[in-house]
Amino acid sequence: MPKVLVCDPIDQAGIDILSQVAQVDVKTGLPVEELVKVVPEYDALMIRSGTRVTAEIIEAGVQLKIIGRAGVGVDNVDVPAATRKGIIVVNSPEGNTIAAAEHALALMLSLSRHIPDANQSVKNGKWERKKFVGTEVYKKTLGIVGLGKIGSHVAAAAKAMGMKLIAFDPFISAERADQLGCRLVDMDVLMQEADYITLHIPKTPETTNLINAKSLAKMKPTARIINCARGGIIDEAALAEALKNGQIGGAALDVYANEPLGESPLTELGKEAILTPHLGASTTEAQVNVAVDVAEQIRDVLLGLPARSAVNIPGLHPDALEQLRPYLQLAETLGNLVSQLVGDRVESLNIHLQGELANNQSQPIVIAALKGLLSRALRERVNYVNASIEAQERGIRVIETRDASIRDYRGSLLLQAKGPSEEHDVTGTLLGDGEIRITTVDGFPINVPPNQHMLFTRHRDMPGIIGKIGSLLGSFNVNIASMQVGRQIVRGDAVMVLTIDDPLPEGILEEILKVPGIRDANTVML
Ligand SMILES: NC(=O)C1=CN([C@@H]2O[C@H](COP(=O)(O)OP(=O)(O)OC[C@H]3O[C@@H](n4cnc5c(N)ncnc54)[C@H](O)[C@@H]3O)[C@@H](O)[C@H]2O)C=CC1
Ligand SMILES: O=C(O)CCC(=O)C(=O)O
Repeated sequence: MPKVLVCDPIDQAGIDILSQVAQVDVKTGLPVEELVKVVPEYDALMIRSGTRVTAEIIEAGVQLKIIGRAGVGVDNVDVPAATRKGIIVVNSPEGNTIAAAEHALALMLSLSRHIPDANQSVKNGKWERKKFVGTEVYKKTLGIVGLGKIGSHVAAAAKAMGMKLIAFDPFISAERADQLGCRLVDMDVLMQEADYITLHIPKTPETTNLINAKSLAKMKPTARIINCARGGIIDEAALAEALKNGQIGGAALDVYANEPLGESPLTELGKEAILTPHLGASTTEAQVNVAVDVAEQIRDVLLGLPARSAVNIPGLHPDALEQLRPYLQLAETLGNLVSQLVGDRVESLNIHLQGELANNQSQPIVIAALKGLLSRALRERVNYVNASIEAQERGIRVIETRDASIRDYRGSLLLQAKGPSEEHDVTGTLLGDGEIRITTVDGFPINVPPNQHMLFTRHRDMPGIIGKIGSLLGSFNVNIASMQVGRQIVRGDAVMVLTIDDPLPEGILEEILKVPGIRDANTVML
């Protein structure tokens, strides 16, 4: 039974799902050195933001197949290290959207009405109504940085509260912003015009310290900033300074460059700063959502099924994936087949998507073909996560073309592989019931289902040759399941494809090559 290690507190609903297929150990708060020690025995890790999955942990995870992040941000996982090792990283892109958006709104209103300090004051026995006079958000300008899932929800709610909306997001169209009632502006304008600024962007090299002393200086002295996205997007020292000097009106933070926050100039500030301990996703609903979402994906991957929200393999809508899955199997089979025909190292692979397949997203098909191509060399080490990197590192040139006008079949895939001394091509398609058919080999038409053991020959089309091969196989006690010849002209060049019940015994290939008229022979195992 596979083993899953849950490293952070996860809702029981997730653990129940994992327990259907795996032994689940919950060990929260393990230091890195402990994790490195225990990780070798686990097939999957499930984490929240509390655990940092470093390259060292990934290297030690010799059995790891999947790392599940019960949340959105995967910045606490060394994704490139996982990708390199073929480990799938999944997250829950939407499970906590509402929770994070509502927390940002709660922080905005708390800042406006000094709720945390007013609450503390009453609990201290005071009645300080004058001290806590607030401001309204109605008709104020909210500047949203990042109009993705959370930013959009914040926009809708803020609009309902009568706020004017401006946004900075270079990857969002003006039409989308318009739909949300937002005016797209550049970052400088947003910093200058907004009364409230809320951040909803990922932490990337580009967004690290996006809000710094220089940009804070552009804000109105009354303006307030909220960060419910990621620590490190705001330069905390510069922010503390701006708040201390009254250069800006206030700040509310849920996330920090280092978590837990510990000693920081931010903790010394008064009511102008509100700090929460990374609570954006901490609602009962969101915790069930993310735990179920990620646990289901871990369960599926452990059962050999694809994950719907893998961050390091091409993202496909589950419906699209369902539709494409038989073609992925086709691509993988053809990749494996053509690499065995080339025999040697493959230097280049041309992938032609034909017919209706040409209208599909090609990236998963290309990856599946590469996975098949490399499986001869890398066996189970190659998967959908690392196939592209492995191909790149081996210097395989990948060319992708598409032609929707080829209508021999509804959709077909042609792979042409070139090695230092040989080049071969194969075409395949799917029948109505989803069964794979190999329809050409080296340009010769055939119609053969792939089989575990196959023999391919190139020969001169002449009387007696098929009989000779049949007898030869019989003399080696090899049972032929099917035999087909593909030719373009009578008595010209031809291919023969045999499916056989057992692997070919040693020495038989040499005998086949001695048969007059046989030019080449390859065994293939699929
Ligand atoms: N505090 C918490 O507990 C939580 C925090 N988060 C964080 O919130 C952030 C946003 O999450 P989602 O809205 O789900 O992500 P999303 O991917 O739906 O949206 C992010 C948006 O940021 C934009 N963006 C990327 N780079 C940008 C840049 N340099 N400048 C401006 N815009 C840029 C993208 O175009 C996208 O529209 C993430 O960092 C996530 O980790 C998410 C959930 C809970
Ligand atoms: O796991 C958590 O509570 C944090 C959630 C979060 O930051 C995220 O989903 O990106």
